[in-house]
Amino acid sequence: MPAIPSPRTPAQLFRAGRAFQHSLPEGLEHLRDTYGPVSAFGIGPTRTHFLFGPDANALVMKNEDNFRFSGAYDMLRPIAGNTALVTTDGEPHARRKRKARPSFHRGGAEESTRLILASIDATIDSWRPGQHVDVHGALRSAIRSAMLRQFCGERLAAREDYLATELERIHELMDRPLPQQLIAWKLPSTARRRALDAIAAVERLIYEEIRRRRRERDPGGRGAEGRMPAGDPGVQGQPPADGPGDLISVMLSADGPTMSDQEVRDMVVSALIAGYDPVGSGLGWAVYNSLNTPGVWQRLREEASAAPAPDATSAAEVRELRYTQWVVQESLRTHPPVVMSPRRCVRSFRFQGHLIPGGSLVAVSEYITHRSLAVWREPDRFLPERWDTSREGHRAPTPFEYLPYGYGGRRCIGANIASVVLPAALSRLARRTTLELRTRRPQFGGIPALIPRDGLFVEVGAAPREEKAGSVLTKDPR
Ligand code: HEM
Repeated sequence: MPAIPSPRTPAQLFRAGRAFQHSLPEGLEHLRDTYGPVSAFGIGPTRTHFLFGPDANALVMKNEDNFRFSGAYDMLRPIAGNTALVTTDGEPHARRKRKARPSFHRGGAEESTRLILASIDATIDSWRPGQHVDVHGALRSAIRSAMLRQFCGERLAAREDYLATELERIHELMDRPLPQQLIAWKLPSTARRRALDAIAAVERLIYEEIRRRRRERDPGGRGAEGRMPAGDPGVQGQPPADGPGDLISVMLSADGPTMSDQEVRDMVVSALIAGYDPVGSGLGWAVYNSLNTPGVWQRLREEASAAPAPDATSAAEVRELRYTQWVVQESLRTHPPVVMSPRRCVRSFRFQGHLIPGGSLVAVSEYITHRSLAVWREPDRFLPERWDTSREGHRAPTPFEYLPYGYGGRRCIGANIASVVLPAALSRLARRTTLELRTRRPQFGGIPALIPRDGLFVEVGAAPREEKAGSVLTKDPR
């Protein structure tokens, strides 16, 4: 049995470490280019076996009983908690995921989209012509604000400034380059202390809210008046009455299994931590790719202005935005917010002639698969038209060749929200703004989600003239 290729000499270890220190995609590319589709890197408990390509994805993602989350996402345990989706497997995981479902499907996804679009509208309204803004940072904050409301309810959304500061402190550690982060979590350090203090501050408020709702027998947290009135969330700042309510209320509801305080806390914290970051990343990169590729922004705008439902918030309405969908799909291909998926294997297994021992940490990579020459023509080029099913020679990728939201029982719980929000928000931005890219070559950063490390700066141009906010725009004056 051949030894698993891996960096061994000090020089090889230095080169691999430096690539991961630069960014996660660079580290993974270095391993693929130097050692091939199977390699191992890291020391002690962090030593990971990297398996690249669609066959590896299929093996790992189809066999959930052998490739587990527990033991793979342990770094997230102090934050996400011991009952979180990312730290559990099997029946407990499936039961909690089912319970949270109403927040992430149909009504819940539409409610999220409405809140996020209202928040993005307010952000666009604050921009002035000539201003330079970090569009990724601004959109990420807008999404965070809407998700705080959607997951935690009005009372905690009123503490947004405080909660946002603490959430960002947690991300400060989680976004460090992988080698630094692994060390920071293992040893006492200021960064670790700050992240732990921040999570304690966030969970204190969440526990208070859970207990208050239980005490007052008011799972929805909507007080004696009952449900909040229906209406425009942008105007009233409240979720409409026809949706499932916020995530805390869904987790506390009498439908389905009863959840402990910790299970509710862990679900809400995970949704916050795993929610706004990848959606902000997906939207930020979609804006970047659209502005960086001639003609794309204009075409997005034309489609938005001609759309029968210019303020699309449902999956059906968003499906009509065909070109916008291609742009989002292509951007999630070239810049998948989740770059790599780790697992802990229970039993030994063979892959491409190598024996990987039971108990090993294993990782597959969405990023490497999406940029693979064996799967994609010109993988590094941003080509929205490759998603046009009517195009000659079009071939739909398999679920293991294109997997921005993962696969199977562990598929992203927020995928429904994200797949409506991303095209809806991109279309809204193209309809309402004229932006000129100022960051030409953004560097990769971020670990839980791929982000532009030093921001994504644009210059705001004169807004396209609209008849009135929320209506179809008239001709672009420029
Ligand atoms: C563009 C946006 C998003 C992308 C690209 C994305 C991507 C992913 C991927 C690839 C996975 C699977 C990871 C693995 O197999 O190791 C995942 C899981 C997960 N995502 Fe997302 N995600 C997005 C948005 C969201 C949102 C909005 C939420 C909010 C609540 C969320 C919460 C989660 C959770 C809790 C899991 C774990 C699911 C489980 O273990 O069953 N994600 N996501």
